[in-house]
Amino acid sequence: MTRRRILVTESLGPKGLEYLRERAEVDAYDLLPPEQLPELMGHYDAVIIRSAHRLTRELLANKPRLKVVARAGAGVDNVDLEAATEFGIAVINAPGANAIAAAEHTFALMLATMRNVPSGNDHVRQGGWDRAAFLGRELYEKRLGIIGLGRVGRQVARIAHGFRMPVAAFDPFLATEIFRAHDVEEFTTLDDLLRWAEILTIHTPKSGPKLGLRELSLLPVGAVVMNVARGGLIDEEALAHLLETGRIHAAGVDVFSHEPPQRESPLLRAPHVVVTPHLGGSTHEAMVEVGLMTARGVLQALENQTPSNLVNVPIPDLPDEDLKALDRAMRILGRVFSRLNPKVHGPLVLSVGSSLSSSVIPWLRQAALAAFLDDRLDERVNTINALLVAEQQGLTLLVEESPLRTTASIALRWEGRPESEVAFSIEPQGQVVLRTLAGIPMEMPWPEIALVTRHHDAPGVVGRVGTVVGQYDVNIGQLHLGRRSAGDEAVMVLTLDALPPEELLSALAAQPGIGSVYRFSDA
Ligand SMILES: NC(=O)c1ccc[n+]([C@@H]2O[C@H](COP(=O)([O-])OP(=O)(O)OC[C@H]3O[C@@H](n4cnc5c(N)ncnc54)[C@H](O)[C@@H]3O)[C@@H](O)[C@H]2O)c1
Ligand SMILES: O=C(O)[C@H](O)COP(=O)(O)O
Repeated sequence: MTRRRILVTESLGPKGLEYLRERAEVDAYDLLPPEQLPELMGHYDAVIIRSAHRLTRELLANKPRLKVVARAGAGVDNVDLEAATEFGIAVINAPGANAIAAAEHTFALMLATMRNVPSGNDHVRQGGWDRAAFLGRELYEKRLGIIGLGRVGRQVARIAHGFRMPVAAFDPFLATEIFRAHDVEEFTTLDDLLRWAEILTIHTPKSGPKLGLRELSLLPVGAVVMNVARGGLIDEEALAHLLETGRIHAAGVDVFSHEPPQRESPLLRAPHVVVTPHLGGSTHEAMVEVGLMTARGVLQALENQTPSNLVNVPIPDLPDEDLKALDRAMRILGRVFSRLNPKVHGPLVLSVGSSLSSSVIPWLRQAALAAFLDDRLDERVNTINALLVAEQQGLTLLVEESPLRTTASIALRWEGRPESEVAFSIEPQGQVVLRTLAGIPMEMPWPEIALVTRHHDAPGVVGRVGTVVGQYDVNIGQLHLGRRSAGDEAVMVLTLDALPPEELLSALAAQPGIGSVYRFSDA
């Protein structure tokens, strides 16, 4: 197998790079000039970026080799997620891995503005000693308003409690328990939070609320504003204007609507602003965490596993081992069902046993469609683009949560055609067990290599199958039989020790009584 090739366009933590290099061929740059990216993208299985590059639809299109793109960091706003999903490209990020770094940087900026650190520093270096000119303000007991109580927002709240700051937040997507758990007062409207906060800090994705002149004017006179989230969340002109008038006392800004900001950016001219060049996530510690989380996720995705940091697929909240077993079961189910049912008959029904939690269903739906469609289409179909491809193919999948199936079982059938059903169960040790084949009850652990026949239940068939397989020097490990009724349609599943060649399948299909022959392999 050709070794996987991974492109790293911007500096990645050394441990992450090492992890990648042990497992793949890696070309890593401290900063790849963005204009070189279009030419390189198509030659790699995975591309890892940070904030200096944008992965647009144009860059992602027509890249048959490219399976995974990763944002080594939190915000994926520089990746066209819709396009990646459409092209079946997995998108990975490193959620939370730099949250402590970003929260601490928020306080670095907060303290720097409140205590005039940068201007005091410049003053002394220029020979000054005017202590009165740099009278500061304390964080102690100042009301801190957080917009977005996610991974970074919660770390900010934790640190703020140490400064004895009353903390409140606005985050309409979170349950009240989360606010309580972090000892943060919940505000249900943004305007109320703005009226309350003496220090305001925003920690939402780029899609979060935009703070313009109206919103910023709601803050108490002399408020302080922080943006360590994303440029554009706070209107730079409006903030600069309110700083000029003294309505807002100071601001700490790490992110800009254009990075780097243009020299004439109003914020760079406004008073009492401390700026940094997008340093929120840039600590040695965060680089290690982000690098490793990204590297692991990329390799898992390249190995067709489902990493928990996959952005464009709903990830079931299951332990890794359970997810792995379920993933294998879904691949086998979709493929076996597709082979035994080449013709489409109306909607597909995915029947899910009651011991599988409902939260897994969105993923099961995508995984079932992906395995079924990938088996029959030339294009790349995976859990990422399965829903889109199914829609294009006019294929509908209904999900039925079956109380009759008490185990962790999954089954596919055409609606109204029980004789088409294929079902598997996943046992506690992760074993995938065949339960139904073509509507016929079975019970056998599904092997890595399987040969399946649909045949007529008649004397001699099993013997003939054994003889033919033996003639091709392929060893049979196990043999399981099932039938609708005596003398009726029957199925046979052989566990083989080697992949049977095409000629073996043709030789079997030519035997009297044998209808169809299929081979399956995990590889
Ligand atoms: N400056 C840096 O270097 C740096 C480092 C890390 C993260 N970030 C950025 O910080 C931000 C927060 O990161 P995170 O890891 O905490 O993300 P997160 O997804 O864990 O948290 C974001 C929170 O914002 C909330 N939210 C979304 N839309 C909202 C809205 N309209 N109003 C209020 N709340 C809303 C979500 O419910 C969520 O709780 C992101 O933009 C991320 O890209 C920047
Ligand atoms: O989203 C993030 O993680 C931060 O913005 C960090 O960006 P960076 O990787 O370019 O430092």
